[in-house]
Amino acid sequence: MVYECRRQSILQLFEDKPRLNVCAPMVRYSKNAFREVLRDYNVDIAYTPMILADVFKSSEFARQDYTTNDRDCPVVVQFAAHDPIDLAHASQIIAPFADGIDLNCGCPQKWAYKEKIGAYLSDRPEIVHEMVRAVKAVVNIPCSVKIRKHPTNPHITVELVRRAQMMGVDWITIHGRTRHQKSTEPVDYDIIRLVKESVYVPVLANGGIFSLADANAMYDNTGVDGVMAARGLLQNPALFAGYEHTPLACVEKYVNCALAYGTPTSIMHHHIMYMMEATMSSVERRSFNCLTSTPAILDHLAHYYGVQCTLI
Ligand SMILES: Cc1cc2nc3c(=O)[nH]c(=O)nc-3n(C[C@H](O)[C@H](O)[C@H](O)COP(=O)(O)O)c2cc1C
Repeated sequence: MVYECRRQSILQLFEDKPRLNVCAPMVRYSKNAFREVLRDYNVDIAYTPMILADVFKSSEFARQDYTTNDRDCPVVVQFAAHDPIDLAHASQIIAPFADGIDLNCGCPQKWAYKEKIGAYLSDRPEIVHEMVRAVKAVVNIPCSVKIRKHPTNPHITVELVRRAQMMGVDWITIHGRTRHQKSTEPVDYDIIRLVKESVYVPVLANGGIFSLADANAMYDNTGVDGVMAARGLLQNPALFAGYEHTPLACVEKYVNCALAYGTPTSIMHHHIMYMMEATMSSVERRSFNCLTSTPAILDHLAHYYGVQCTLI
């Protein structure tokens, strides 16, 4: 962990800026190097990948996976937890190095449901209530929940957000798909609008934001306070700055940050493949996909695109 972080009030941001651009939590991907690039392209808040609170609180090794610095602001650390005591403990450890804490109530994976974390909580307002209470009792930084649409009953979603709000949650993110839906299915504007109309805290809408036009459609249909993108930003970290495809300067900055932060080659490789999907021909993509070493990747970028990166 890096121990200095310029703190920025997310609550102030919500007051000052009517439409916030947010990078979603993404396991493996929304790490420090990627978050740093997003800040150049109009992203207001960036989330870390989901961190398991029980592992984080008890393992120094697990804690080393989270790094931040004074350029990584504001950053929201997302925890997955089932036990309020684990969550409170992990929140206490992270609070000096984060600008907000989020509780994952949306992870749809089977293993997570079995562990009673993620989307399991989207069905259980009473547990979320206890989780938010536990965080608020021990830290004084903003706290949010990221939920999914309930599979069958919108009233459960409304109850969940209202109870979270009652316990002092500072904003809510709603992904407008159920845990059973594919990410290619359209998001449900109605449930997002219902959540927005049911609470007084700010609401972020998540799902299917790949362009500024998508963001505008979300605002027009739901009246939310900000939008959160995941795959859209992986493909084009400059989307909120109005770029249709990832500019090369953005790729160059990402690679230099990844090298500086010691990002594993495989993760850097994946990021570049996502970012350059629209730029590379299928033949080039096939040969790029086969590269396995950092020097080979850097050579490719320099040779085809003149991208200059420094391997320290
Ligand atoms: C690679 C990847 C990793 C993800 N990891 C997380 C995570 O750690 N926590 C979380 O709440 N959601 C996670 N999600 C879900 C996204 O945050 C988001 O809710 C979902 O992708 C819908 O947004 P989109 O349509 O903009 O992609 C992940 C999604 C992707 C594609």
